[in-house]
Amino acid sequence: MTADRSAIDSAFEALVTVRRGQTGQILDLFAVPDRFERFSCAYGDLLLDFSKTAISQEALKRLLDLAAAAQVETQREAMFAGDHINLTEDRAVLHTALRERSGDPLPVDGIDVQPGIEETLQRLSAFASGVRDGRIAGARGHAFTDVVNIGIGGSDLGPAMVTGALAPYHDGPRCHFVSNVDGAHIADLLKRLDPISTLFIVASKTFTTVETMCNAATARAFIAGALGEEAVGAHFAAVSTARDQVAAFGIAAERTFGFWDWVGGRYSVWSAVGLPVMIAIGPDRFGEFLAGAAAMDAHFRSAPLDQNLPVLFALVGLWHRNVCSYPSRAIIPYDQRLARLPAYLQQLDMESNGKSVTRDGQKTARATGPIVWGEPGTNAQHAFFQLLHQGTDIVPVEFLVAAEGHEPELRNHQDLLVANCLAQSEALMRGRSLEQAAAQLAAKGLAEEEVARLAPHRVFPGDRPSVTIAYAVLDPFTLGRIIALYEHRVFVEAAVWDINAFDQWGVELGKELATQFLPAMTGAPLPAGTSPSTAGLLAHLKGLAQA
Ligand SMILES: O=P(O)(O)OC[C@H]1O[C@H](O)[C@H](O)[C@@H](O)[C@@H]1O
Repeated sequence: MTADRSAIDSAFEALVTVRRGQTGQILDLFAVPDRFERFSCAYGDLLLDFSKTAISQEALKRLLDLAAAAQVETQREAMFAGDHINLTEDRAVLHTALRERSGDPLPVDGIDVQPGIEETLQRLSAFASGVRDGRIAGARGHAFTDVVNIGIGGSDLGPAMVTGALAPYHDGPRCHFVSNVDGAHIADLLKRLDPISTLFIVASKTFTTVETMCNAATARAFIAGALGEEAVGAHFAAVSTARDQVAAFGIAAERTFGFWDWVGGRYSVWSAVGLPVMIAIGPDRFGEFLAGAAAMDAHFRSAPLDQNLPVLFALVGLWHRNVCSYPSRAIIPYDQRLARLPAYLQQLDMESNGKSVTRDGQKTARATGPIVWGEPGTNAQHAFFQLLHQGTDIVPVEFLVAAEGHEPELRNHQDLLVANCLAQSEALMRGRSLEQAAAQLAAKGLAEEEVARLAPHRVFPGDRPSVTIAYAVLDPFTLGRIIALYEHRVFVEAAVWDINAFDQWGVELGKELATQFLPAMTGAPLPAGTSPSTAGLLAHLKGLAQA
């Protein structure tokens, strides 16, 4: 696929012209009485409100022209059809197939992938059910009370985030996640676990990732040391595309759950990588999670661009990144159980779209993926919202909020949560002028000079954009829809930027150097050409370690 660069450039130029011509503030755009209705889009109960941005009617029209110029629909169909759109790895990109349960054949390179997906799902369901009801037990016959997922990146963040998000649906064993190669991570967990009733799932697409292999070896020693070498098989399962490597580690084929090279790590929670989620909430609920994503896929594929949630969400992102030149976006879920969503989206978004060359290897014409960061509200309000409201950089915020919590007896908490979420987007947009600040202080009876001294500190510039994603309740179906919404948003942005969202060469150099540096930890010289800074740091650390 070759994008029509000049059409894209013209569409961006038109957008920049619109932006330059804007004189008023976001608030002024609400002079159009039905702005909220026109600048929000619903899919069932899931609403995307982008009316609190500076996108005017004219800007929206130009943004939709941009999507057309980038041939987003053609690119979208190429993905769903199984074309090798991951050009640098020569792979199809078909995580959507994992949640497509119609049973229709889906050929990839001439082979229907649906039977394999179905078979794996059946095996996963049988295994998860067996672990949940105790039919699959430890070497000494004890049911598993604790499941530890050992993985990193896409083999950790998806299941960890989803398991946390769906805590109200947990009726299986406790699930834990170990990712960091820092021994503190696994050590702190193992202290709390009884090997006799602990199952480890080693999740690694490649089964070569150093962190995961190191943690898996430590876990293996934990089981073998406590229960004997012969117990290891009963306490381990694996999720990987590399069956040979799994076998070499000593995990039996019937405990190994595969997936395919057309599932990227950060898009893999729908595959066998979701096994801990399935063990926690059960196969039926996991099916609802897949169904939610499938529903968003169907919407993305069929809705016209101007009523298409992922497309509109992406266009808002492009407006902020390329037209307004904002360097980052903050994800603020007013939903404590989505505490790991910002970290999950950091990988999804930044590993996908943190690129500087186009698909044909040319330098990109404009800025690509922004920095993604965030924390749950209301905690974030008491930490960094100061900068969001009064700092010198503008950060578009993405609020997520549910109408209902899972604790009806704590309705007062939910009311406070929702009121705070709405208040923050309103305050960011509305701001407070010097006159308003002064009037407020004067009303408190402060002397004139005190008012003049303090008022500038209480000014909020306002006119700061945000979008809000609102939904009924964070259930498995809705979580599936939300993640798929973000996945397709990343896809559309990449389509416009003409970059490959599905490779991640940027993680390689650091890994290579770590491999080269490792021998120096035990006395070998550092490789020639290592900088004096790194050599000095190593000498300092080794000096301290010996002290
Ligand atoms: O699943 P694995 O093969 O162990 O990979 C784990 C992670 O590490 C890599 O470095 C990539 O950056 C990630 O995209 C991947 O999810």
